[in-house]
Order: sequence, then structure tokens, then C-alpha cells
Amino acid sequence: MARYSRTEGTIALITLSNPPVNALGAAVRRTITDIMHRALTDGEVKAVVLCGENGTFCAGADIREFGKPPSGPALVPLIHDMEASEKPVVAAIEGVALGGGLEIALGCHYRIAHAKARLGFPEVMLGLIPGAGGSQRLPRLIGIPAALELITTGRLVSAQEALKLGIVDQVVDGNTIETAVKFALNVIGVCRPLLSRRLSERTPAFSVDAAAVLEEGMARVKQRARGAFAPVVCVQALRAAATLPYSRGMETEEQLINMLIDSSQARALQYCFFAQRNARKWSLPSGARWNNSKPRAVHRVGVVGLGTMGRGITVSLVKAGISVVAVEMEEKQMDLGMRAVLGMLERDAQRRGDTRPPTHLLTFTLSLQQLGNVDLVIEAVFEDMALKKRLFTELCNVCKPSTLLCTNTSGLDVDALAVVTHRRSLVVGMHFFAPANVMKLLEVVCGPHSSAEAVATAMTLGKRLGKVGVVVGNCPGFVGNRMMKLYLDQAYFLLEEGAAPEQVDQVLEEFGFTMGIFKVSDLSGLDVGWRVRKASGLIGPDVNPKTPSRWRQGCRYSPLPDLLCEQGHLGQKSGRGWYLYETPGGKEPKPDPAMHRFLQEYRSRYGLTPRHVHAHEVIERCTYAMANEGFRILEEGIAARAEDIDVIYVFGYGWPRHRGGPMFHAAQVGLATVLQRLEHYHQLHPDVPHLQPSPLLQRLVEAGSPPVHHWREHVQHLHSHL
Ligand SMILES: CCCCCCCCCCCCC[C@H](O)CC(=O)SCCNC(=O)CCNC(=O)[C@H](O)C(C)(C)COP(=O)(O)OP(=O)(O)OC[C@H]1O[C@@H](n2cnc3c(N)ncnc32)[C@H](O)[C@@H]1OP(=O)(O)O
Repeated sequence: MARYSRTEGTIALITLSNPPVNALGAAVRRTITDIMHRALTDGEVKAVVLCGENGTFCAGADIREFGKPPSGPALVPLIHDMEASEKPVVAAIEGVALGGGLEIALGCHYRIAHAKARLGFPEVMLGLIPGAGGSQRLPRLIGIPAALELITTGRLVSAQEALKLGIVDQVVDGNTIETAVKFALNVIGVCRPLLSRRLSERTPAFSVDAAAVLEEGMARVKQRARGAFAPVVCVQALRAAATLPYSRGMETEEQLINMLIDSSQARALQYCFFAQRNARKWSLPSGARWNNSKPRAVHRVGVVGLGTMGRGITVSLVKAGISVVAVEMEEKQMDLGMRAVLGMLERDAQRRGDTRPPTHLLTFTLSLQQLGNVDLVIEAVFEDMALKKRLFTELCNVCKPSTLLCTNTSGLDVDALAVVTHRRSLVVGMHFFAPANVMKLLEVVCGPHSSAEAVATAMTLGKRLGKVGVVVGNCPGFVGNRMMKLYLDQAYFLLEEGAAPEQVDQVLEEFGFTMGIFKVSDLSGLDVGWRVRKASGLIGPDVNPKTPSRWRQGCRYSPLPDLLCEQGHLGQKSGRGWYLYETPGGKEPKPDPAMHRFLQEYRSRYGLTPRHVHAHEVIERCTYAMANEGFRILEEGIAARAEDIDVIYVFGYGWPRHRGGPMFHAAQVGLATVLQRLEHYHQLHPDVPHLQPSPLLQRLVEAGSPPVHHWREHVQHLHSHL
């Protein structure tokens, strides 16, 4: 938990020891409190050095303890006693000093950091504020504007930036602990009393315009928070630091953290923290798992297709230091793709202050033959199964036998591609999200033949690219797009029933989505879905001409997006979609009076009487339809855990993190309520079978609505696909 030793005769060395990240669980807090007391009262000890074992200072409070009854000593008195001591206390920071870890370091009189250390207050990402004095000490050390930025965003800073800001006193390349011990020996008795080093006793050096900075900060934070409370409360805590004496500021900090600690948003954000980490822990029916499967080394990757996705994937790979052979079939496309990739890399290098983008890692070619020596290929051509099959057959002839063949399809059958190859076990889906160099999500799609080695390699490659990988099973649309289809259907039906696109979007954005569904659709291009619907036989020559327009495959269908596509209204790129744009390619959506007329005519053509659609109906129908499909996905074993589904939605679809994800949201609303509302909507819309509550949801309600991490126990055919 924490060890005590003496060095150089007079220095007490306290080493936090709680692997993997020295989180401050109750037992750790108890041990450091005892050991610190011993050091501060031992007459032979003249100074204390505080460090962490295994190259990590401390990642803060143990997040697993939040939401449980408090136990063990609190951090605030420990930090207070340490700071009040007449013996200098020096923090030797290696690895990370985060949250409560940084709060402890700020209670020390001096801070020495290793050059590779990172420091920060990420509490806001967990729905909290720094609650052990951090919100009061940091602004006293670095001023309101810098503290405001760090605390409201949760951004971590490098040791170098921390030095510039004044958070640390020295940065070292060599042995941090040895340097801190020498430093401690040097300051014994030099700075007596340690008054000027005690941040709580500092007179805040706030500039006269602190009030304006806080006001501006509050406006900015409210605009970005999308309904999340914690960033707003962070500003309130900083306002207390700016306007109140330290002790009153601390009282305010305590009131604010107590208000947040049991909030549903904090629960959701902390759930997301662990869900993201658990997603890495995949397993297959064979018993292969993340921790017993060895990934292949990947040095050189082929990317086939330089459209939007291929370009983003190429940029992502190159930025991770991986050589890429990018193949396009047509010269014109190659030229466009090459210029786009180089432009993105150039802009990225400029942003990072680098003069030269890593273009030496890139080869552009019109010939598949150049893929002979790559370790892995990512196919990113059009969503056309016949084209993909031809390509995979050819890749088998061209690539060395050990090359992994990955498809970036957003929903086509990965197994159908595997079977055309002679290396079925080396085929997996790597489904990136646009723009692929920005979006964090990667669905790794595992077919029935995919080997553990292939899955491990795709997941490891994803991690190198900075992606959050989630292993999913193979079915149309996988997890994300399969649920998205039902979300979109509900949105179209709401328009048919009386809503306007901007009304639906406003409700979804107020709920916290990054962008409303119709804005997203305009951004991605309406033709993307149109092509998928054509390929799946929902529209086009295969449809029996006698089939009613609003009826397909035995259920209600909305032809609204097809009608827009037929008119050339493809979204931003054509200047018109669900919204109107100033020019083709414009980014600013405006409600379109022509769309309102179009919807009116559409409704009267089909005898639909428009009604007022309430905001709660928009949310319920969209989010419960998604969750209901999520339960089916779990039942079929397409996703291993509800958490995986939530990670997919938070990282790939703009679902508000502070609401945890569609499955967690359903649990927070109450599964019995979700079931009852789905039954209600299904009664009103019997022609929408997807609104019928899924059997798993019904069983969970019968079982008393267990918490999310127990849902697996109620799945009848665990791991049918994974
Ligand atoms: C004092 C609490 C008492 C509760 C009563 C409430 C009273 C109110 C008073 C509150 C006092 C507030 C104190 C403080 O202000 C609040 C905090 O400190 S909140 C915590 C802030 N810290 C963080 O958010 C850090 C989170 N961690 C990370 O960012 C990263 O994990 C990392 C440290 C940068 C390391 O990254 P990686 O190397 O990529 O490794 P992983 O992320 O995979 O992590 C490895 C492993 O460690 C687990 N883990 C990481 N951090 C914590 C943590 N803080 N608590 C518990 N567990 C942690 C992570 O889940 C991984 O586990 P694994 O998946 O391997 O099982």
C-alpha cells in the first residue's frame, strides 16, 4: 500500500505501492496517513520525499470506491497535515500525478517531475471536480485562467508544460527519486518557515479581470458541456477559489463534490471509464482471450481504396509510424486521394509544430502487386459485395500467405469475404468511423473462421492507432450500424407523424448528442444509406411494383430519404438534404422551408394527419428502439457485454458520455419503464416489429432489473458469435 524507508540518514522516503497505478483506495490512504504521521513526528527525519512504485506516482482516488459507502481516512486532512509540516515534503513524480495524486503533490512543498511524467485533474471526465483541495490550490499556484482550462477540460500536461505553468519546480531526465532526495537535503532548513511554499496560505495572485475570465469560462463551458454538470461545477469551484479565503473555498469545494459524487452523471461517466477498459478484454468461443493470444507484428500495411475512409485510415496509420502502401485503381482517384492524404498530414504536422510530415512512410500505387510484402491489408473500397469479393480473391494471389486481410465494410458479411480466400482464419473486419483519422472507435468484426491471432492483431493495431477497439460478431451492420438503422427509422417515422428535422435534432442535441441525427445524415451524405438500401433490396428493380411505398419486408418503411436522394438532395455536399446549406459543401445547416412543404405534401399524399410530437417521445422512441435492438444483439452474442455496446455508441456515434450509452441509459431510466414504454409504442405502431420488447429485456425485468454487469447471466446463448 505504501512503504516507509530512511535514506541519507535524515530523509524519510514514502513510496506508494498499489499496482497498477497507485490509486488511493481506503487501505492506501490509511497507510500513507500513518506513515506520514510517523515521518513528520520522528525527530531524526528532517525532510520527506513522496514517490510511487514502478514508475507511477499516483492516478488519484480509486474510482472503484465511488458509489460505495465511504471508508478509511479522507485525503483532505492528510494533505493539510503534510502541507502544514515544518519539514519540507518533496514529491518525486514519475509516470502520472492525476486527480487526488496531483492534489497530494500540490500539498507537498516542492515537486520534481520526470521528463516523461504527465499531470492533471481528469475528475471532470468522471463527473466530478478535484475534491481534495485541487480546485483551491491549483489556481493559487498557476492563476485562474490556466487552472480553469485544465480543470474544466481534464487535459493532462507534460512535465515540460507543468514546469512552464509553475506546477512543478524541476524536470529531470535521470533518476527522479534520487534527484528529489538530493533536492530535499538541499532545502532542509533553507526555507524556514515553509510559509511561501504552502499553497493554501498563498494570497491568490489573481488578475483584476478574474471575474471576467470566470464569466467567459462559464459561458464557454456551458456551450460545450451538452448538458454535463461537472464542467459547470468546476467553474463554480474556481469562482470560490477566486473570491473566498482558502478555508471557505474548501468548504465550497466539499459541498460541490458531495453534490456531484452520487449524481447519475458521475455514475454514467465512471461506468464509461471502466467500460472502455473492459472492451479490451475480449474472448472467443474457442477460449482464446485478449491475455492468451499473441498478435502478429505489423510493420507495413496496405490500404486499398483512397476514398474518404481509405484516406483517413492511411493518415491514421502513418501518424502511428506505420509504413503504408496505398492502392487506388484509377489514376484520377489516386491523384485526388494522394493530395488529400498529404494535405491532412501537412496540416497535422503544422498543428503539432513539426516541419516535416512523415511522408517517407507512404507509397502510392495503382498496382495491387505492390502489396506482396505487407503484413496486413485494409480494404476500403465501395460497399459492393461483388467488388470486395473480387478484390479479396486477388489479394490472396498477391499477398504473402501470412498477410491478414481486413475489410473496412460498415456492415456487409465479413464471412462471405473470408470464404472466397484460402486464408479464412486471417480475415477480420476493421470497421473505422469517418473521419477515420479522428474518430476513436474501431469495431473489430470477428467471423466464424477468424483466428484469435487475427483478432489480437487487429485489436493491437487499433490500440497503436489510438483507437478504442471493440470486438463484435458478424451480422448485417454489426453492432453500431445495426442499432443506428432503428434509430434512423424512428426519426423518419417521427417526421411522417408531424415533426420537423430541426425539431428532432434539437431534442437529441439537448439530450446531449454531439449532433442531431438529421445533421449527421446530411454530413455523411444521404446517398450512403440509399446505396445500402438498394443493395439490400429495399428499393430498386427487385421490389415488387405492387408493394406499397411505405411497406417493406413485412413492416413499416419510410421512403422519405429515398425521395430526397431521387431529387438530388444528398446533404451538405449537394447544398440541400434535411437542411438547406448556403452552397454545396456548406457546413451551416438552416431549416429549409421547402423541406417543410415537402413533408406536408408527403403526409397529405399518404393520408397522414400531422400531430405535435413531444420531446420526450423523440427521446423515448429513438433511444429505447436502439436499446431494444441492443438487447437482441446481446442475446445473439453479437456483442459480448452491454458495456461494449455503450462504448461503441459513446466513441463512434456521439452518444453523450454523461449518459453512459444506450444500454446504461435504459438501466438508469429503469428497465421496467423502458419495457412498458416499448409496449406502449408497439401497440400504437404494430407495423414496427422492432418496437416489440425483446425477450432479453422482458427476462431482465422479470429478474428484478439487475445492474448492467449482471445482464450477461440472463443471456441464454452466451457467445454464440464471439
Ligand atoms: C478518496 C475517495 C473516497 C471516496 C469517498 C468520496 C468522498 C469525496 C471526496 C473525494 C476526494 C476526491 C479526490 C480526487 O479529487 C478525485 C480523484 O482523484 S478521481 C480519479 C482521478 N484520476 C483519474 O481519472 C485517472 C484515471 N486513470 C487514467 O487516466 C489511466 O488509467 C492512467 C492512469 C493514465 C493509466 O493509463 P494506461 O496506462 O493506459 O492504463 P489503463 O487506463 O488501462 O489503467 C490500468 C488499470 O488501472 C485501472 N485504473 C486506472 N486508474 C484508476 C483509478 N484512479 N482508480 C482505480 N483503477 C484505476 C484501470 O481501470 C486499469 O484496470 P484494468 O483494466 O487493468 O483492470
